[in-house]
Amino acid sequence: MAEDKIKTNEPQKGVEGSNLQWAPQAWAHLELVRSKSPLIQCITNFVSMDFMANTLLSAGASPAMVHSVDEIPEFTPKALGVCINMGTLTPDWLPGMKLAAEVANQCKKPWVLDPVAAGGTSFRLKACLEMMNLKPSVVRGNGSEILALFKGSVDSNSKGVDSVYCSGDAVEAAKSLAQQSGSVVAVSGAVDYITDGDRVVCVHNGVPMLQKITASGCSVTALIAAFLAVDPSHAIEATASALAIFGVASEIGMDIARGPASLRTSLIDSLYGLDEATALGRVRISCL
Ligand SMILES: Nc1ncnc2c1ncn2[C@@H]1O[C@H](COP(=O)(O)OP(=O)(O)O)[C@@H](O)[C@H]1O
Ligand SMILES: Cc1ncsc1CCOP(=O)(O)O
Ligand SMILES: [Mg+2]
Repeated sequence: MAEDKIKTNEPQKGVEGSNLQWAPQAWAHLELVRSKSPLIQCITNFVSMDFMANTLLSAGASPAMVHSVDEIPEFTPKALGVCINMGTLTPDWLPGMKLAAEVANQCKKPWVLDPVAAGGTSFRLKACLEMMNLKPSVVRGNGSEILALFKGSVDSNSKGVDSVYCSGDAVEAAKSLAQQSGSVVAVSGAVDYITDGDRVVCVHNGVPMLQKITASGCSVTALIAAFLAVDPSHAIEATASALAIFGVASEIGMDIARGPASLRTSLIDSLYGLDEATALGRVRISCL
């Protein structure tokens, strides 16, 4: 059973030692998603809907884009995980986002927040901070987004959805944000950092060209929701596994890609076809 392979021991330090535990765990999480096919409710921006749904499907999960307040009380309890993304936020979407988070909390289902461009405008920052108050299981953002949530201020240098900081610049902010909020915080970038405010786990998979595919961050956040849905009591581990598996799929996809458009396609194919030996050989996770 894939559940048996999910370890809860404290990780060892260093990439090599940690991989002895983390790579099989990442594979086990993917196997669980494939076998359980969790229903993942996504409330997400218009840019990301297609790539996000296809990422979830290729991993074995079952995506549904449902954002109406008229449906959430009936639909959200059926989902095993919820992904809430602030990417093309307008005031009329916010009540549905809040309601879905509240229903997920009542049903003890994990939900994941993607605070797209949190520091871009005061409207967006306020909305993202209100969502943080509803206690997501995990918040995943790029360096700029995590720094904006931590500081609680708009960034005058903001480039909108793209980060102007490296993920490493936001590690201390991520730790403090995790301690303050009680959520696991993931900062993505060349290295992904995942923290509960105490432990920091680093994922070294991925390719730089992911930054040239819109909604790659949105899609990996939804993948985190799927991995969390099958292992809700190990948020750090499930988050690291999702980021690593997505990164591995991008690395394999990159071998045949001719640019961002074909990488998008080959990543989806690689995620769908990923096998155990390849996953075990490629996952690179360490601890700070
Ligand atoms: N320079 C890089 N090298 C490898 N992987 C990267 C790099 N930059 C981003 N990624 C990966 O791309 C995905 C999206 O991350 P990121 O670009 O930080 O998010 P966003 O699109 O929300 O800004 C993540 O899986 C991350 O690991
Ligand atoms: C371009 C854009 N504009 C609003 S949401 C969005 C997609 C952002 O996707 P990601 O954060 O994954 O790069
Ligand atoms: Mg993003």
